[in-house]
Amino acid sequence: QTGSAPNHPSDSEDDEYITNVSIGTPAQVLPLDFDTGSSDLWVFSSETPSSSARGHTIYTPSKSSTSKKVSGASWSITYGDNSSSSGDVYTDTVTIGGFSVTGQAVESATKVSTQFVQDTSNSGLVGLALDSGNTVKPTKQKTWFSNASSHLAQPVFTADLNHQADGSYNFGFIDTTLASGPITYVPISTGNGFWEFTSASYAIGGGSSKKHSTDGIADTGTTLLLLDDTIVDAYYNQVESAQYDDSQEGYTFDCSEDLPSFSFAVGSSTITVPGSLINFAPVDGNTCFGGLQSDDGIGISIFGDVAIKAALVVFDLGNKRLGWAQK
Ligand SMILES: CC(C)C[C@H](NC(=O)C[C@H](O)[C@H](CC1CCCCC1)NC(=O)CC[C@H](O)[C@H](Cc1ccccc1)NC(=O)OC(C)(C)C)C(=O)O
Repeated sequence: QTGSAPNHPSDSEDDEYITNVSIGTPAQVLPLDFDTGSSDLWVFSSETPSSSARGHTIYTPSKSSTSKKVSGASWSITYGDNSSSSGDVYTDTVTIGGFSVTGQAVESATKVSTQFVQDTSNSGLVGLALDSGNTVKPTKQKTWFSNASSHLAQPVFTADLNHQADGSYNFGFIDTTLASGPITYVPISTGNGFWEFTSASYAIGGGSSKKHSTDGIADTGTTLLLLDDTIVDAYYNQVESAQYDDSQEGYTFDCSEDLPSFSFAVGSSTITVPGSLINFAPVDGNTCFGGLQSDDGIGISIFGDVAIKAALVVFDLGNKRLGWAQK
């Protein structure tokens, strides 16, 4: 069995990628942000204060004949950008791309932070990181993919994200026609609960490859490519008008610049992010914000959407490995 669901950018900047998900019986369809950087499936619901839920599609468990409350269960999550949400837990049937999981933990938000209230492009998240990151207490819940994997043709899913265009999340199969190059696999380390791997080198534009070990995660829920300062500084040294803009908290440059590409090693191959994807978005007038920024020394780097857009990424739970293929 397999599943295939389209995704689309949430806005003109590709800030997030949204996929419609069916929850309950009869189906309640919510636009959700698939996040390989966290492990909770949570939604705006009939339990979210109506002032906070305005503009969002909500899940109403009482209208679903297959919903069940998980008594005594609660959840609370804070993300890297300091947004947060919390609430209680139901189980219900959750269908993604035609594949249904029964008894999926659906975390209902009784509180959401301002950022979620204002971001009406999504009505919640589908966490697709490893089960260990789930925040439900007293009993951790499994992700949708974890529950699905034993019934899928293969215990894998792929992310195909595109700049200002539709893409797909495929479950149980790998559509290699989505890629232009071969898939190179690297092992993941599972200790932190992420799809975490090591990249041994990088190159800027047509430059020589520089040895630099990057410990990073493949994260569809992070917009940008966030790497060590040494790499980021070296990149923007090649961009004539680039400067670090304190107010924007990142490197900006003249929008008309022809940015160099950025390549990172995946095993013995490399993935090249075209300069056009690093010219991320205008901030004002003729100044643009970079899609490659610092990981702020948080101890881990993040291969977010700017990197994933350049590739077909295979999340292979069965073999505990990550596959990258140039697109
Ligand atoms: C709780 C843990 C188990 C897991 C947890 N994981 C993460 O924080 C990473 C995870 O991928 C989270 C998931 C995101 C949380 C906020 C909503 C959207 C999803 N990523 C994050 O926390 C990283 C935040 C994103 O990068 C934001 C997303 C965004 C975009 C537009 C508007 C609002 C928010 N982009 C964003 O800020 O883009 C700019 C810089 C261009 C404005 C952690 O590491 O703490």
